[in-house]
Amino acid sequence: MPITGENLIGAAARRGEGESFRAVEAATGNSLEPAFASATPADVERACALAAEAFDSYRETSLEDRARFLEAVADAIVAIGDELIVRCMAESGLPRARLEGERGRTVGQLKMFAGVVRDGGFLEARIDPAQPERKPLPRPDLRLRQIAVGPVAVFGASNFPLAFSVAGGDTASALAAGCPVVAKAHPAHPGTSELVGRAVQQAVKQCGLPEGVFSLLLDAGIAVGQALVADSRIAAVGFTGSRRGGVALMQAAAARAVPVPVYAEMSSINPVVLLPAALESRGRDIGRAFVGSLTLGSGQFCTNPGLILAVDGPGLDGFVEAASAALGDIQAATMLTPGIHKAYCAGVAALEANPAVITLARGLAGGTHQGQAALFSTTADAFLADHTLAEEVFGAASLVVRCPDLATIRAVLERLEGQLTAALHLDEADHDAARALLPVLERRVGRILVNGFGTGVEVGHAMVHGGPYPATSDGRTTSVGSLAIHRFLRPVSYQDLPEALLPAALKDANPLKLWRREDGKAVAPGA
Ligand SMILES: NC(=O)C1=CN([C@@H]2O[C@H](COP(=O)(O)OP(=O)(O)OC[C@H]3O[C@@H](n4cnc5c(N)ncnc54)[C@H](O)[C@@H]3O)[C@@H](O)[C@H]2O)C=CC1
Ligand SMILES: O=C(O)CCC(=O)C(=O)O
Repeated sequence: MPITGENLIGAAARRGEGESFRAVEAATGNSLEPAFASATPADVERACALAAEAFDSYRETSLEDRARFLEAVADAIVAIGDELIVRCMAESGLPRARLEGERGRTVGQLKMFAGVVRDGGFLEARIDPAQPERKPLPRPDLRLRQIAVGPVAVFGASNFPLAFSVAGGDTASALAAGCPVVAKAHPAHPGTSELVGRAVQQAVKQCGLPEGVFSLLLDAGIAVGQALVADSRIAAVGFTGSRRGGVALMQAAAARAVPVPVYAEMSSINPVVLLPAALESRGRDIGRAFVGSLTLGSGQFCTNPGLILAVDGPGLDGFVEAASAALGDIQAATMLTPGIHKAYCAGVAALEANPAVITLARGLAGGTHQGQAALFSTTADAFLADHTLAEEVFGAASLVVRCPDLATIRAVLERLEGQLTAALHLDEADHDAARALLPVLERRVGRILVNGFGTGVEVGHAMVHGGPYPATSDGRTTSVGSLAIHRFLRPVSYQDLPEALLPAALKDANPLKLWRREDGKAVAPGA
């Protein structure tokens, strides 16, 4: 499939008339062919108009048709073949095995949402039958279902160019909910974005859906994203990226005449608590495993373990020694973009220059665009006194905070901003200590895990990949897993509608064979 550098607007491919830009080969900094042309305000207008036009018919597609569409998108992505992986490797600097795995995750995610759609449980059908004889007042017939919110703008992430990008989790969950998607390509991987965008476009056509179900817009800068979020037809926004970018989009959406929700996944340092018995029995093993998680993908994961908390003592010394030794052997790895590499170097330099911070270890030095892993330590007093030490350094850098006791670990956790994940390393003898920390962690994070690290998010039904601000803009939800569909749904009640006018999900005969809540009780189809 040739990459043309065009915007995909509904069924059309149009060369934008905005600023021209090229993808950059992450490993060398060289420009790649072809030139991409930024969309214009007229392109944004056209994509949003088509999405709005498609909305009513797309959201009422049958569950089976919508599920098949999601599967067709998955198949079309696979059908691109190796060209997708090769282009993505060049644009992102990520290795083949990682990207092949990420493609599998992307396709699996689309198929999981196909299953969610077929199941129909997301419609949350509820029926409170009329009680005409009720005294003192009769009860009306009330029925509820969830409907799609409207066209969704999706901003692809630089660090997951497939699974969190054009046809990633935000797009899959929005399409599953019944929302058309206008995607804004990340400028770091426009070629990858176009290839995937064309696969979605092809699936829309193949399934006979209205063309406005999907569009893809390009931009060298931020104007297209700003215009998209400001457009009155966009009903919600999905974003993964920097705190600055996410907050800017939240502000743009809030400033609209009709504000809309922005589901932004932003910064997180993902505290890891090493409890005393575990440290004593296997501190060195944990240290080595930690370095594996820290340096995965050059540390460019929002779930990266950026903060280690433990009580000072020989157990922690063992962890630090083993982690430092393992880190010292880590090869520097190409980072996603020169900008992200520069930001990483600046974050590491700031920690190195901080008089309260000790540099424990550095990975092997690398080339111009490669991130050199780093491990630092500080005291709990210093950490609590300097809020900059709790800021995300995006890349393979982490800070060990030596605490005098468990109460101080708790105090540090209490002071942290919202996080995506927290990990506890514990043995059975640590259960009481862990139990005391759980309420704090529940308030601070979206996912609590034991004897592991948060990198590598499982895509499933019980996953929460979210967390209180600033991990995300709205900690009540998730961007990974089937629950993500609820970001793009809204409940509607139907009072006293004649059977003929009721949506299929709520008709007496239950033609969709849904589990429904009738008078508050779960009722199986056919019961
Ligand atoms: N926590 C996380 O999951 C991630 C964090 N990052 C952080 O973000 C930094 C920059 O990485 P990027 O991926 O380029 O993130 P970014 O936030 O700068 O850009 C993400 C997307 O949002 C758009 N955007 C950014 N600011 C905008 C604005 N004011 N108005 C409209 N659109 C806007 C960009 O064009 C891009 O499409 C990294 O160095 C890292 O610190 C990046 C990726 C993931
Ligand atoms: O760890 C993962 O698998 C996903 C991480 C993530 O969501 C991100 O880095 O943006």
